[in-house]
Amino acid sequence: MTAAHRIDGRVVAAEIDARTTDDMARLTAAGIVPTLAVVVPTHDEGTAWYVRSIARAGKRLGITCLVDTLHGADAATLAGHLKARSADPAVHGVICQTPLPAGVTLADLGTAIAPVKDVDGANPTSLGLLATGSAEAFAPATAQAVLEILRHEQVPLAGRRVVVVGRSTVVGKPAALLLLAEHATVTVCHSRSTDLPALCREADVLVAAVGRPGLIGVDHVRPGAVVVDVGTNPTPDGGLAGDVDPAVAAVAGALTPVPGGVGPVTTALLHRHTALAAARASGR
Ligand SMILES: Nc1nc(=O)c2c([nH]1)NC[C@@H]1CN(c3ccc(C(=O)N[C@@H](CCC(=O)O)C(=O)O)cc3)C=[N+]21
Repeated sequence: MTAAHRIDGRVVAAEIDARTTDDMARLTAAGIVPTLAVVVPTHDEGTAWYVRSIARAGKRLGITCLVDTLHGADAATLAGHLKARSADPAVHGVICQTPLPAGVTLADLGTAIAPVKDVDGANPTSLGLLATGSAEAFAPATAQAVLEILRHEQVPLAGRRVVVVGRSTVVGKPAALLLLAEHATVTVCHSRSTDLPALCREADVLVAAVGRPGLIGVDHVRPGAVVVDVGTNPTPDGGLAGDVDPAVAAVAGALTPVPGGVGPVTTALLHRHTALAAARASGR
């Protein structure tokens, strides 16, 4: 059995960054400094990894990142803070990191982010616009990263079977909507799905977005399938593990690694969205 093609997310991210850099030249010439507010409401290792890469990439691209740490704040405090950042004309993008504190739901907070600054698609209005196929809304960066990777790898989607494992509002649901817009036949599975391995084996393209290390094993993958691993699960030794068992590389046709797959593309898209939001706000 030949090993799966290893899809390099860093290459995809570099291409997205190149487009952002082009936009940045235009914006900085006009005196605009694209600015992203990152609200961090809990202490979580996966989030900490992400916030570090956001800050690092922002520095490289010239996008200002304001990191607001509000660990354990209640829903009213968080909503008030997101509203204040949304109302600030110097801020072009606002993201609230998940997981949220116990008892706080995305429904409590999403509407606090102005849709034009909703660069990670958290406002229900953004998800609704996505469902109607509007180009106005920003999709959650992680969900869009799945699509950008498949586009970069020239994986055909029209008419093909795509199985998304995971139904979260930040990844599974929006990824399914984006894949439907590409004319894929989309099945969304989750923890209550009966015979998950059999459902997954129907996939030409398998998207794993559950948050459980190694959940997707060799018995879930049809030989030759393209597997996109969205999982970023912290490991005890300080590393990251995907939702896909690395042994799947022996069966899949192509596979995104963790780290170095979806993660860097997510970061690149968040900044791309921020630059686009800044451009739209200034009419440039
Ligand atoms: N509202 C919200 N949206 C998110 O998209 C979101 C979130 N909350 N909460 C936390 C998780 C986690 N997450 C990661 C994204 C990229 C990397 C990433 O870039 N990882 C690199 C390694 C990072 C490094 O080298 O420091 C990699 O996979 O290669 C990791 C984790 C997004 N999340």
